Amino acid sequence: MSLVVAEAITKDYQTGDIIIRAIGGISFAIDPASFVSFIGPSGSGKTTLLNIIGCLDAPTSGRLTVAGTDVGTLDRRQGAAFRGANIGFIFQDFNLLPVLTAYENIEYPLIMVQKVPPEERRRRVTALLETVGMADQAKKRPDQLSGGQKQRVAIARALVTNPKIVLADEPTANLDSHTAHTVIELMKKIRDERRTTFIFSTHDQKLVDEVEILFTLEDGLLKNQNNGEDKP
Ligand SMILES: Nc1ncnc2c1ncn2[C@@H]1O[C@H](COP(=O)(O)OP(=O)(O)OP(=O)(O)O)[C@@H](O)[C@H]1O
Repeated sequence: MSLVVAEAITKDYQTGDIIIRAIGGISFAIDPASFVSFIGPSGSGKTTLLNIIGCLDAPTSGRLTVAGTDVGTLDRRQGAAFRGANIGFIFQDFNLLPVLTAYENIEYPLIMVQKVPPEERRRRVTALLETVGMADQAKKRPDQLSGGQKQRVAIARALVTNPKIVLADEPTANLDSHTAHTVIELMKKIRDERRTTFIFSTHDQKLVDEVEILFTLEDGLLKNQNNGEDKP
């Protein structure tokens, strides 16, 4: 069964009297353990779509099913709970809390979102610090870490709630090419080990080269679909 199923999704933004159709009625499905990216020019709707898949925003029409739940039927509170249980987020500027250490940043969702008991928190955070190769940097704050190290912490934070899906908007945009490559390899390894689905939006050719499914957006419409077999 597909993990994400979008059926004829549209998204309109209204600014004053003007309505902008950001997503123009698109359908797609994403399977578990996929490594997928939406690409397309600036303004083509990538971020809008990621926000919809992440249940941060609702489509104007159409239906979105995530992990078997028709997310359009959830109210705000249910949507937040669903997000906390099923979806992790990675951002291009890392979005770590500056006053917390790497360890505390990773632990944060377990306290704020899932209310996990202390011993289980310690177990999960320690294991993830190992997974992302940051065990020896656990006590450092974000301003003491490099860009690649910050993104490793952000990846661990996205995974600590054991989400089925990790959404990442331009996760390699602020990384040099060697670091970007290492971070992409790390996410692939995690996908292989944990069967987490990674869904990206990117302009970065390095990431485009590594994903297995590409969805190309143009003016809010899906232009073509490429399952990787004839990817350039
Ligand atoms: N909150 C908003 N209010 C009004 N219009 C918006 C809003 N957010 C996005 N849009 C418009 O919707 C369209 C799609 O924007 P979106 O940010 O999804 O594109 P994108 O492909 O992610 O672009 P980029 O690559 O530049 O980040 C654009 O025309 C944009 O101006």
